[in-house]
Amino acid sequence: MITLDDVTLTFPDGDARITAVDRVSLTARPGVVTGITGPSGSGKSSLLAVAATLIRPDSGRVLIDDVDAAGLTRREATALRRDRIGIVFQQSNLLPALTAREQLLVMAELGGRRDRRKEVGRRADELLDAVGLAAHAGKRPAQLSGGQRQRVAIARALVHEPSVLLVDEPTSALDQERGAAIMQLIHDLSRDRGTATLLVTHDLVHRGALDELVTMVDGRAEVPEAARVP
Ligand SMILES: Nc1ncnc2c1ncn2[C@@H]1O[C@H](COP(=O)(O)OP(=O)(O)OP(=O)(O)O)[C@@H](O)[C@H]1O
Repeated sequence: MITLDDVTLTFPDGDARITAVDRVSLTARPGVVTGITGPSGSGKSSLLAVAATLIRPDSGRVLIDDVDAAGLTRREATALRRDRIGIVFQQSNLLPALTAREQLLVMAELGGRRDRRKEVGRRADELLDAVGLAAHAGKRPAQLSGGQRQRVAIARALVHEPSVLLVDEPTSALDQERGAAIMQLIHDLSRDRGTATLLVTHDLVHRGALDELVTMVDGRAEVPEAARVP
């Protein structure tokens, strides 16, 4: 579960500051996909970066499973991100030299948890199967289609069984049909694994795969009842 509580984020803009996120409060609950939409420049990516604890907001709180990210040291925040947050970017950002399965395994190495390597291997196989890539586990990114690469990126983001999944425009590099399949996959994985998912999308052609929809305009968010902070 992730809660953003009265979050404001500004950036320097000449002598002044621009408010990218303006007092936004929202909750994404386990198993639910919350879409964040709005025009270009409305603050969607900024909000996601704050949710990912990659940028510290000027004010407000980010709670990941009730842990207040603002109260953590940089090292603790890194550990929190690694253990509890999965991130999928617009481009799949896979490592060219590694096979699909290795992309997942390398996460275990990066986390320095060698003792759990066997378990991660088992989970990698299970996840590749869940995203429909069991037969492609040994392929490198260049041998995979755009949609398949995005599936690997989704599986990789879930390999540590995060409670929060953050997804930025996952369909931007895909045609509509493949985009729809990716959105449905994210929806089903979030529901089945109880992941609280925030998904940024600028177009609503895949609205059906979103459980809730937050609309941003000029940094402010219109939040439906179900996604409000209790
Ligand atoms: N690093 C930065 N430095 C200064 N201003 C920034 C920075 N990042 C974003 N902004 C500004 O903050 C506002 C929100 O930008 P943001 O990228 O979050 O919007 P967005 O809704 O994700 O847009 P898009 O759909 O085009 O990706 C914009 O006015 C943008 O120019």
